[in-house]
Amino acid sequence: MPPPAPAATAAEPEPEQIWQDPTDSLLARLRTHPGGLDSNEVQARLAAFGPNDAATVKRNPLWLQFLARFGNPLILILLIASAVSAATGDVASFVVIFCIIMVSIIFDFVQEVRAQNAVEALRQSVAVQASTRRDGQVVSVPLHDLVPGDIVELIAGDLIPADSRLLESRDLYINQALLTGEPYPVEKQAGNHAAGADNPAGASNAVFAGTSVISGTATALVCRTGKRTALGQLATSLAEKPPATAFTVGIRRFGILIMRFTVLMVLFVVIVNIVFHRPMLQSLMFAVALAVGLTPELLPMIVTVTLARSAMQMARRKVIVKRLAAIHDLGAMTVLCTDKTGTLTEAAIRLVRAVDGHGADSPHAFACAYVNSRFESGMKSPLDEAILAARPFDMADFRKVDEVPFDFERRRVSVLVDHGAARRLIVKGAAEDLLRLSGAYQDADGVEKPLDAAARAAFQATLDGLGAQGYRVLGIASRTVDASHRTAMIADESNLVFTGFAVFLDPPKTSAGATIRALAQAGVAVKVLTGDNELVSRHVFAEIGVPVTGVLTGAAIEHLTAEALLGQVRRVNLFCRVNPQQKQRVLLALKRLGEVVGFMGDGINDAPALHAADVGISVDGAADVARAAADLILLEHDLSVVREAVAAGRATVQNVSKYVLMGASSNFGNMFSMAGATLILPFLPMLPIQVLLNNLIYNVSEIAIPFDRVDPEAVERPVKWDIRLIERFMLVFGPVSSLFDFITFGALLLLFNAGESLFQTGWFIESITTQTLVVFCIRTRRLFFQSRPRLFLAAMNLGAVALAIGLAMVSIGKWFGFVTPPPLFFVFLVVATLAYLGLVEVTKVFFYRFMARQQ
Ligand SMILES: Nc1ncnc2c1ncn2[C@@H]1O[C@H](COP(=O)(O)OP(=O)(O)OP(=O)(O)O)[C@@H](O)[C@H]1O
Ligand SMILES: [Mg+2]
Repeated sequence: MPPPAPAATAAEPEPEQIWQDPTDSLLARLRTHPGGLDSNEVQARLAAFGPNDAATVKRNPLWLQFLARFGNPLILILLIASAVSAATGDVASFVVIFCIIMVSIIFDFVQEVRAQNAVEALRQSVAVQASTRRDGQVVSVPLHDLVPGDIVELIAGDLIPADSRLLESRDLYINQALLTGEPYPVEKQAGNHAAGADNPAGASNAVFAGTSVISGTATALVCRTGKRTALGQLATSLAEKPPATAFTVGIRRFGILIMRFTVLMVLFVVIVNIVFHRPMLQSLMFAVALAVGLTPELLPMIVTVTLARSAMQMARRKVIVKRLAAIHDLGAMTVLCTDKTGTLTEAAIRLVRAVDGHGADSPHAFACAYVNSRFESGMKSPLDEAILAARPFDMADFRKVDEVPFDFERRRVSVLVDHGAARRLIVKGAAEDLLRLSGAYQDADGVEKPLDAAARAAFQATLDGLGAQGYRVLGIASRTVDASHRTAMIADESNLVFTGFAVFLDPPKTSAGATIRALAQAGVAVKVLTGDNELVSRHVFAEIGVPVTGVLTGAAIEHLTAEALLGQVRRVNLFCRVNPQQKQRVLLALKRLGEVVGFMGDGINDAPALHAADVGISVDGAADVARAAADLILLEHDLSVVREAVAAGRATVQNVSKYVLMGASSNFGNMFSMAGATLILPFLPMLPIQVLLNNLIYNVSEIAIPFDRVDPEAVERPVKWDIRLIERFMLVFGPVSSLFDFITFGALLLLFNAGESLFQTGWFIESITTQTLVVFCIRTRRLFFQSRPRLFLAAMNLGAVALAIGLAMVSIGKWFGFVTPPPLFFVFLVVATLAYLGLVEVTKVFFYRFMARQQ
């Protein structure tokens, strides 16, 4: 069949063409028009260009992922070894080994793929969407489904989905901090002439992936998607992978630790066998089988499945996990930083009054506030919505000329309007700043007077009084400008005439106080980082019954050196009037102090902090930039949801560490004994095939661990991945397990006069029994009978023991070289196992009392 003709899809334009070519020729080159593409064409382009995703690597098709598992060096050695044994005529053993390999690979593969798919589905459910014109209609599609030639509509708060050329724009301001580091919004305008196109993000008629709309609206033509965007270039060159978290590093270190032992042990076995002139092939196979038995090859799968399962559970409790490893960070979190609105308050904001500087009701102040809110084209804040909802106001006489959009550095927004013959700039924003910028004031009747020291003091007192009563306040001011003045600028926001205050009420969330105390009890300190002022924030703290342990304002932070800030952040729990960069600074300082820091926020201003946090938490209704930066999305904006998620995160990590501790103790001990046994015995302590079978049964029994119950005290404090603890655990419990193995050896040889087959059978049974049953001790720090395991876990492990014994009793067992042991052996088995578990329990008590102290 000939390959499909590539002619159907267009070529992506070169970067410069995005801003230099006239729009018409760009549209023609991309074979599109302002009405958008049709769905067939979109499918074709998706196939040709790939998904619009700058960061993530394309996943291989399933069959390739499956085949890749055979590239695992251990599997390879094993396959070769079994092929060699087939070549020497031992076909039966070749077949059995091959089957075992297949079963474990398929099992591992299916589990992992299922987990990944489930998590992907969750992630999709909260994916950021873009408004796109397709088949002549505006539809919402996930960002990664956009293709070159798509037409997107942009509004304030949107993330720019791809490098695009503006077709239309109105008062469009873009935050390009991610590309240029510039925190202030940049104005962009549709047009054929690109100003400032000398740096990648400079072009004034193009917008770039990774930046976001601060205010205004636009229609844009998607030109370059995915890795070919300016951001994609950065992403591929700078950060191939997300930075490793403590958890992934810990898991990797554990793998390396085990690997070292494996190599040593395999070398040891091979050398011993060479020295004693044992059959080469069998010894080699045995060594390989040992290596397989020791390798925690299921670890990645167990980790993924445990985390995925936890993600599904959290989804039921209204928390969507976007980044799986964040679950661990959540469990380890020691400080949670959060914004105020919606977390400590109900976010049900109501305008209660509009007053002049002296606190008297002022219809004039309300009118100004209303006009400002109606005309500003940024993302309407809840404050704007409260003003517009307060009462109707006739805007017929007003016409908008221009605006200076809101940003979190200035904390104000200005609109330039014509009212009758007069042209005025109306400013609304942080009240104390507007007072500072004003030189005169209007009283309630609109009469202008100079703002002298006495008036200033009186106004400040009004403001403080309102704040102390818990009202949120915006200042309103204005000034007349000349009719020739056609664009508004930041510089115009001076010499203002102060008009009054808009007074809002946002009732505190009464439940927040209890949740914060509960979090503190659980080892998570809560700190509030807000753009609002100190008095209002203090009032909220008082209302919810949480003491303020220290306050820092944005202005104070500005004057602190990095070191001085480090000294303060632990004590302070209220940061007010902080801008987005300061939020981020506080977060980074906490991280430098070794805290695991979470950040919860929903605004454009929270995005930098969400990026910097170990766990970024946002809510479903948040600005796109915030949702895109977050690791977790709450479907319900409430701290108590976070508290539950923290507990779930801790339980998850505890379950992963159960698996690791199992591997580090009994599994390790068994393999260790096996190596030792080769020294004393004239034959192999277990046939290679039996070692593999042993490993398979053990691994299958382990899959119940992610589903296990966790003791309440194990999730009381933050749970950190502690590799030193694991190392110590291994050195203590490995030998305990080996001790019993050697007792078994002795019993088999001396008591039962075992020959080769009986010895191997007996030890196979003992090894499975001790290796699996010890999970009941290791899964808890309590005495084993004080903590009830999940039924599934008990069933899987008891089932494994039954299977091992059953195999030795039935005729199929002969395939694996088993013989039926004498009845007395089972008496010994019961006694030895009980003694072993008893010793583990005693050792456990001592271990956790004396050796597990965290430094
Ligand atoms: N729509 C608006 N118009 C004018 N000024 C505004 C507007 N929204 C916010 N501001 C000013 O900017 C300040 C910071 O904004 P905001 O309170 O939303 O910050 P924040 O850090 O998100 O606060 P929070 O912690 O309450 O979510 C406000 O206190 C106010 O002074
Ligand atoms: Mg906010």
